[in-house]
Amino acid sequence: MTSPSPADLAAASAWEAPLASGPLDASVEIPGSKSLTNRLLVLAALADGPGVLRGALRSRDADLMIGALRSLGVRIEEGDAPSTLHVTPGPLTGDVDIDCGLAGTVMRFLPPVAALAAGPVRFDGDPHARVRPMRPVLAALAALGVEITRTDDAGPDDAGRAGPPSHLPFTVGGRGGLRGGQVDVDASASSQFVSGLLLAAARFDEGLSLRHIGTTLPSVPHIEMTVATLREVGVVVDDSRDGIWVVEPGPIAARDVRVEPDLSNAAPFLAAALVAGGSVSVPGWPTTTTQPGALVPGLLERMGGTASLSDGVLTVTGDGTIHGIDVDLHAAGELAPTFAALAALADSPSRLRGIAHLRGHETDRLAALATEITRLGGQAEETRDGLVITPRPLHGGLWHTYADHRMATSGALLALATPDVLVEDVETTAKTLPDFTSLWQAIL
Ligand SMILES: O=C(O)C1=C[C@@H](OP(=O)(O)O)[C@@H](O)[C@H](O)C1
Ligand SMILES: C=C(OP(=O)(O)O)C(=O)O
Repeated sequence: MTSPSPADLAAASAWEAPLASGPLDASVEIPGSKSLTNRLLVLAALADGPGVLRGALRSRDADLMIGALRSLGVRIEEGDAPSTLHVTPGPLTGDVDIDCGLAGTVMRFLPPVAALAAGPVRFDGDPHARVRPMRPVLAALAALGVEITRTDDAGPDDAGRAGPPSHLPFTVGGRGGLRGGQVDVDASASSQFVSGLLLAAARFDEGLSLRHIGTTLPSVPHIEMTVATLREVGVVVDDSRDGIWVVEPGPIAARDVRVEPDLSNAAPFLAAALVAGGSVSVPGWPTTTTQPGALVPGLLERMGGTASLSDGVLTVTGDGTIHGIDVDLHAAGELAPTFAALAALADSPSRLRGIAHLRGHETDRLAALATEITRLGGQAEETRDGLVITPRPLHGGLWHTYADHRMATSGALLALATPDVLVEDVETTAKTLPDFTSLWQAIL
């Protein structure tokens, strides 16, 4: 008997993604925003007293943040529900290990916090995390006087190069405080380099004046989210000059806050209304938000759906037609996998632009989307900064996910209109949405 090949094994354990049997009429409650939960956890951990998060996300990324902050000496306890978190700050302890998993928010937001800890803080993560860009935030900390050391041999990007490492793993030499001051950061590969430094900056003796020196800046709404959450806890931030943020030193106020639903996680559910026809509603949709997912209703309308917001419920309706789109997603790159899947099912070609930085996300998302759409019979080509997708009839097959939660949800979206699609490692959705498959099944 021959033993099964790795491909056979992957297919055998893959999820048989459901085909839509007719128009939808569904409402889905989306758990808390990953980006807000992890920012609010960091700010609560650095605050001047105990605080509470309500409606917080509980997923792998959020739990990695909780675990990391606990190991740094912060008390975090569940209240009446797992999504209610009581956070009691304490002196930040050193000589600890932090597992970042594959969470960009953990690996980029916590090194500046670690600089405030009383001793070394060792960072590592998943194999896929070890190729995600880190150097700009570490170089900024080094320029501010923090000792950053590599904890393994130099990777290919660092061979023969002086200075801080480009990737995990590394150690931040916490000294119990940081003077702060002025620093230049090239954030063209990720807005999280800016957000991470700003989140801890009020706790630096002199605050921080941060200047972005790259040619492009992705995910600006996420930086605006950082500035907004800082202001909500009483931190003074001047963002009046393009590409420059000045954070005054001062206390971070403890708060009792409610976290908005994750609008980027809502995207594939709302998009399902265009694929299957019918309506999908998401309650708790904020009237104003800094989440880039706020763009989802307008983009779905451009592709042929209708969207309405009434009493905090966002409803998207489709009739099964999907038009191609030419869109710059520089500000909202995390939406690209959902829109790439929709584009593969559209009635005309699409172009997704401004998303070169997706090559440094959970996986190289441009390569992954082009490869997997092509594998199912579609046509998708990488450009310098995005994808060109030309719809073709799709067929079933194994959709690979590359440890990327949004690849998994995009596979599910394509499968609604394509029989026999198997999504490999659908459990990877636990990064931000552990109940994905049951929530998905429930809208059908
Ligand atoms: O700050 C944040 O919470 C995020 C910023 C963005 O990162 P990039 O700027 O690296 O795209 C986004 O894609 C990510 O999902 C979450
Ligand atoms: C890019 C993403 O995640 P991360 O926070 O790990 O960067 C994402 O969720 O699409």
